[in-house]
Amino acid sequence: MAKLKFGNVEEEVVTREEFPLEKAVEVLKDETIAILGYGVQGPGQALNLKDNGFNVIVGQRKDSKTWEKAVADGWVPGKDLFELEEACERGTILQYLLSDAGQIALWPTVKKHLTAGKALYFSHGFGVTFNEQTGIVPPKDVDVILVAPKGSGTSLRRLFLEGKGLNSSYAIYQDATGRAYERVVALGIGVGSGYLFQTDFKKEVYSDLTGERGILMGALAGMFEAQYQVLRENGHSPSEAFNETVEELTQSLMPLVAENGMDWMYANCSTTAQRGALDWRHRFRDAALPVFKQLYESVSSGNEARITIEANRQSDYRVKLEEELKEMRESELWQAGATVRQLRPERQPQEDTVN
Ligand SMILES: NC(=O)C1=CN([C@@H]2O[C@H](COP(=O)(O)OP(=O)(O)OC[C@H]3O[C@@H](n4cnc5c(N)ncnc54)[C@H](O)[C@@H]3O)[C@@H](O)[C@H]2O)C=CC1
Ligand SMILES: CC(=O)[C@](C)(O)C(=O)O
Ligand SMILES: [Mg+2]
Ligand SMILES: [Mg+2]
Repeated sequence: MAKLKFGNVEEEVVTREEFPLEKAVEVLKDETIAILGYGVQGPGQALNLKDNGFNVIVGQRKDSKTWEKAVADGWVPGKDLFELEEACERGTILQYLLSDAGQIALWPTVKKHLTAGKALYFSHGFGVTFNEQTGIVPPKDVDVILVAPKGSGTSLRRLFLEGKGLNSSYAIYQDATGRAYERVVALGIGVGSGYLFQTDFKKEVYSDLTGERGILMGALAGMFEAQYQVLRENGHSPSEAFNETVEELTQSLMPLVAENGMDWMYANCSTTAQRGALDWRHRFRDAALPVFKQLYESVSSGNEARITIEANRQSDYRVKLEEELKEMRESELWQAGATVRQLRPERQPQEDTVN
């Protein structure tokens, strides 16, 4: 494993250089990898593994939209696409990629087919960490491993097709065969990770739930709404308020942060912006800190897991979700966004060229 410095802290990471794809294929050549669930992570991981030369089958409920999606993606019923239970039976590595709540419902079936020496793979530490609530307690004679891509399954596939990769964390919860390490790393490389950093199931789920409720999704949406509201209350037009809140961030400034870090983005802005942002940064951090502390507490106490499981259990979960997303979509902020996006030069209809 390569030792790399992250600030002053040294961590061990697995890179593709030391664990190339050929080695990964060799390690798993006698395995059948069963991807259970074909939602968001399922397709990304299954297609990347297949294109990378692994033996992959997909398990999905028949007569569902995602079964049809799997067929449309080239999986063939009876050949490499099966009902969930049949895939559990055929697979030697079961990649449990149902929604975290769906995993609770299917657990008795999966458990039945976890015979000695198989591996149970997760992309989230949720089911195992919160097992008092989920009931997911794997048998002792199977490997229990995790590869969690740090991004959407959609990005995992897109980046793979562009010849790039997403970073993933990996963890071993149980090593029954002595092969858990080589299995998990081979799978991590196989699903298209750039590099793999080590964690454990609990740390993975605590950090992931904090991140998505925090800056990645929850805090991001909340901060957008707050700034947009203040600009609007002070008489700024929707397009001005949207441009100064979202469009400039996603189109101009975040790509600079992604490329070379925050200081580099700052260095490429005006001296006026630099002075103000360097001052206000402290106030925003101080205002947000107590909320982030509450959030972490709500995650680590199991409260967030409870809320999630309870919400997902409702039969009208999808209907209610769609209502909430519709409300967001139809808010003035995001309606303004729809118009602003249409006006991006690359989305404008091409003018007819005159000879
Ligand atoms: N969405 C993402 O990009 C990411 C997801 N993850 C993790 O990956 C795992 C899979 O997540 P997603 O792909 O988002 O899942 P999802 O919500 O898209 O659902 C996946 C599949 O579960 C099936 N399903 C749901 N309930 C079921 C039930 N009761 N019985 C049978 N099938 C059922 C659905 O038909 C669907 O095919 C989760 O552990 C999640 O936390 C990790 C990183 C990112
Ligand atoms: C995409 C991802 O990694 C998230 C936000 O944590 C998730 O979808 O659960
Ligand atoms: Mg998550
Ligand atoms: Mg995540």
